Amino acid sequence: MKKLAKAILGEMGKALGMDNEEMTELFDDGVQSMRMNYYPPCPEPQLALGLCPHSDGGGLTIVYQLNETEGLQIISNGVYKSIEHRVTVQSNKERLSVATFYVPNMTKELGPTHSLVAQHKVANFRRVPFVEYYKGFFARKLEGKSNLEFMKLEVEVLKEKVV
Ligand SMILES: O=C(O)CCC(=O)C(=O)O
Ligand SMILES: [Fe+2]
Repeated sequence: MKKLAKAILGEMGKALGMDNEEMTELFDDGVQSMRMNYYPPCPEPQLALGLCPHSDGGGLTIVYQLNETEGLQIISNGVYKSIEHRVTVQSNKERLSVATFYVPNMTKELGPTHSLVAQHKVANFRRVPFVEYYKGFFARKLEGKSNLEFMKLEVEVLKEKVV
């Protein structure tokens, strides 16, 4: 799985037009973690949620499908968008899922990559040590995209208001 994640991230970096090794360097000695989710059947599913709305904090999450994550939105200077998602429950069936998260090397910084800032002529997100970013991510629990909002710089906020 780790090999697959690195290959996918490498291709995403190429598609973004990032410099050759920028993406792979970030994820060398990165962190791989896993969450096993169990959602029991619920007699009144319309009143409950399996997992509240959130977007994942790392670089790439592989569940049964691929989704984009906050880390990658920042690294790509806003080109890739982090998907906010939630899980509902069903009245007659349980659900079990395994989410695997790929997170960059914790000794590095999180911010838009230099080659993309040069291309876009603007940095849309702050640059902070990964450790600080993760402290903020977990302190805010799963609250939509609140941590990403904190990372956004004024230009990106204005752009979203215009769209
Ligand atoms: O259970 C799922 O399908 C998704 C789980 C999820 O979003 C997560 O663990 O971050
Ligand atoms: Fe998630």
